[in-house]
Amino acid sequence: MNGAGIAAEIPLVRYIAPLVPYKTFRDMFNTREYLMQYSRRAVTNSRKNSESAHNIFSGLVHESARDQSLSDEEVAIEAGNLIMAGSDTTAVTLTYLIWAVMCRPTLHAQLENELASLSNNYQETDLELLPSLNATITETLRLYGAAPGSLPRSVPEGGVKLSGYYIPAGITVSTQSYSIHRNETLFPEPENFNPSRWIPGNERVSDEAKAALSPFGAGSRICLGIHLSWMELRLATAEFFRRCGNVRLAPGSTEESMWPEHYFLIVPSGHKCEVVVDS
Ligand code: HEM
Repeated sequence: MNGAGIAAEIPLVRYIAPLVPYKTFRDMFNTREYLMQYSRRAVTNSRKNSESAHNIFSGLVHESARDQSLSDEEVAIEAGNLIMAGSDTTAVTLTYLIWAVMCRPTLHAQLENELASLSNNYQETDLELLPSLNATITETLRLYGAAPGSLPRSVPEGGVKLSGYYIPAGITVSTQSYSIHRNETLFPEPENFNPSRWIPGNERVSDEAKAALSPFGAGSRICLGIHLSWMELRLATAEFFRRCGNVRLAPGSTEESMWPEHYFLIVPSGHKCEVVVDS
């Protein structure tokens, strides 16, 4: 686990780290500042290219310059949120999906066959109807959702009773999908990547398990990008397996290289999933 991963699980560390007289240790817990440097650069670049780029971010930069509603630092913070929340999350999930499918030839063939049945001008609504595609994405989100760590919440005024325990107002409570998604009462053989458990009509996933599945968090602060992200995951998966029939996993892409490291977002320990294109 990297510093950001530890600090996400034990927030107190963030306050203690700056007091420790070792630079390497302090740097480990200073990832926010590192991201902010990157974000400030993104804001500067976006200002330079404001005429040519049309995306959410350039819109934000443009609007904030027009009505001065956000300071430069606030725009940079929003940029950091979008860089991390909006791109790395989907990229990591897709990386794991490709790996998980490609090391399972039967599933790989099943998915390719299903996707080959689409017409060339298919729409998002066609993808929503494909059982294997949607089941494979759901199973990837269960085991390799990009943000499986702690998601803290503050107990509101008046406190709350949870599972018979009273928790006073102001206390931070937290849960995380990593362990919920591996609860074997909810998901039999939890470590087994098995998309068929999500195929409609399959009795192996109870309503309770469906409700517990929370790769995008839950409640009022649930991921804002959930629908966009599902569209991206469907489209990218469909295009990859429709176009790349001649691709196989490189020998270096193994269980070990894909082992998730936790930096609040997860990342394969080898930092990539390598594939080879057969000519
Ligand atoms: C597979 C892709 C993604 C995963 C697994 C994911 C996961 C999450 C999780 C776990 C949270 C915390 C929710 C909570 O505290 O209950 C979150 C929040 C958020 N996500 Fe995503 N996300 C993904 C894609 C995206 C995309 C594509 C965008 C935007 C373009 C996005 C924007 C956000 C934002 C803005 C928040 C903060 C919401 C708030 O605090 O009110 N996410 N996401």
